[in-house]
Amino acid sequence: MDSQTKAVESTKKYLTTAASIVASAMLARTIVNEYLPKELRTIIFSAFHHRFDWFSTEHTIVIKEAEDLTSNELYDASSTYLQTRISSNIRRLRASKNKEKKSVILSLDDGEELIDDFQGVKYKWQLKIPKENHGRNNVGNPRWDFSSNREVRWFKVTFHKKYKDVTVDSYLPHILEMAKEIKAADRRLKLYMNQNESWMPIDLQHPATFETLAMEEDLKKTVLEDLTRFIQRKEYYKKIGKAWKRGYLLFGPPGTGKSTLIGAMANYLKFDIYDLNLREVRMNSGLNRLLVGMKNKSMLVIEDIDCSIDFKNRNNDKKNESNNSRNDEISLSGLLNFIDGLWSTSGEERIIVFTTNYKEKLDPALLRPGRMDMHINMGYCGPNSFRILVSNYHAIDEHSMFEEIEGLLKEVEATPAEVAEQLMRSDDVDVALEGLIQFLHGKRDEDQGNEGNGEDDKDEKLVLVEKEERLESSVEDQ
Ligand SMILES: Nc1ncnc2c1ncn2[C@@H]1O[C@H](COP(=O)(O)OP(=O)(O)OP(=O)(O)O)[C@@H](O)[C@H]1O
Ligand SMILES: [Mg+2]
Repeated sequence: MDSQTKAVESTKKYLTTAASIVASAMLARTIVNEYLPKELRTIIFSAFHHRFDWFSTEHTIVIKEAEDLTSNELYDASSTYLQTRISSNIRRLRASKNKEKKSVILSLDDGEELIDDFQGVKYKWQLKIPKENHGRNNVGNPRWDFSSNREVRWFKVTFHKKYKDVTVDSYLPHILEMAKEIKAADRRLKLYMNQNESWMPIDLQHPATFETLAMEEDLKKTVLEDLTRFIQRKEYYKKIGKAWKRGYLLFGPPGTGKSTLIGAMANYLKFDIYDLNLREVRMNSGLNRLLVGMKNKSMLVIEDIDCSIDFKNRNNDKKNESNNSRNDEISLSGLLNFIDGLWSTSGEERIIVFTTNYKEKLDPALLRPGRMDMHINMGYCGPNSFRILVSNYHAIDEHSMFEEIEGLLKEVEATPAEVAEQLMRSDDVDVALEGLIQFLHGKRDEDQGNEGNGEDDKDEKLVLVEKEERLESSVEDQ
C-alpha cells in the first residue's frame, strides 16, 4: 500500500468513527427529549454541556436563574435547598443577611462543589457565576437576562447517568417541595395595602394569636377547626371542582376584636394579608388587576364592607348603568364575580374576610349561602373573654373580684376593647380590677337610663355556619 492509499484509508476510518459518534449523540439526545417530562423540561435547561462526553457515565443538568425572561422556580428552590446542605468541607462560601431573614445565610460560592446524597445517589452541585462583561452586545446570548440586565447564574448538577429518571421524577420535585417548606417556616408575614391599583407591602407585625384572643371558647374552637380543615383540603376542593378558598364575614360593634381575629388568623395560617381599600379602586379592571396580583396562601381582607364603598345592589346594576357614565365602575357584583370566577381557575389557598359593624346593612347577595362560608359574630365581652384578657394583661387566673365582674358582664354590654383599656390602666391588678368594676357600674347605670330603647342582638353569641357537610355528602353520593 502506497502512502496515498494509506492516507485515504485512514481518512475513511476517521470519517466512519466521526459519523458514528454523531449518530450516537443524536440518538442520546432523542432519548433525553423523550424521557424528560414536559413540565420539568420547561423549567430546567436540560441541554447538555458543549463538550459533554457521551461515553462518560456522568449526566449533567443545568439549572439557569432565568429562562426566557422569567425567573426559574427550580433555580430559586435549589438555592434555598442547598443552603441547608452546606457542609464544613466546602472551602469557600458566601455569607449574607437581609431584612427578611433572621440569621446569616451561607451559600455556595462560584465554582465550589457541594456533594448531596438523595436516596443513596450522589449529586455534585456547582454554582456558576458569570464574570462581569461590560458593554458587550448580548443579543442572542442564551445566558443574558434582559430583565435584570446581567448574565444569569446557573447551577450545574452532575450525577451517574443511570439515575436520570430518579433525578427528574423524584430528586428535583423533592427539592421544590423542601424549598417550599423551608421558606414557609422562615418567612415573615407581609401586609399589603393597595395604592394606585398596585399592592404595597410592609412587614406584618400583628401580635395577635388565638391564645390571647378574647372570644367565647366554643366559637374560637369552631373557627380554629374550620381553618385547620380548610388548609388540609387541597384534594377535596380539587375533587369538587371548587376554588380552594374560604370566606369569613366578621361582624360586631367597634372594639370587639374583628381586626384582632384577622391578625390571629394570619399568624396561625402563616398567610400574608392583602388589606383591600375599595375607596382606592374605582374600576372593575383595577380590582381585577389587584386580585390577580395576590399570591397563594394569602388573605384578602375588606374591612367595613358596609361603608367602604357605596355598592349598588346586584339586581340594580342594570338600572344604575344609565346613571353612570362608565359601566366599568366597581360594583358588588363585580367584586363577587371576580372572587368566584377568577379564583376558581387560578390560585389556591385563599381566605377572604369581610368585616362590618352592621351586618343588617349589607347587600343580601353577600349574605347568601355559599358567598361567605362562615358568619362570625364578634360579640361583647362575656366572662370567658374577660378571663382571657385579664390573663393577657395581668397573668392571673383567679381573683376575689372576678365574681362581681363576671356578674356585671352578663348585664352590661362592654366590648373587649373597653375591658382591655380598663385592665391596662394600672400595673396593680387590684387597682385595675377596681377601675373595671367602676366602669361597668357606670355603663350599667347609663343603660338603665336608656332602657326600652330597642333590643339588639346581644344574645346572638352563636355562629351561623354554612357548613360544607352537605357538599361533602353530595360528592360522596356520586
Ligand atoms: N376579642 C379581643 N381579644 C383581644 N383583644 C381585643 C379583642 N377585641 C378588642 N381587643 C383589643 O381592642 C383593640 C381594638 O380591637 P379591634 O381593632 O380588633 O376591634 P374591631 O372589632 O376591629 O373594631 P372596629 O370595628 O372599630 O374595626 C385591639 O387592639 C385589642 O387590644
Ligand atoms: Mg377593625
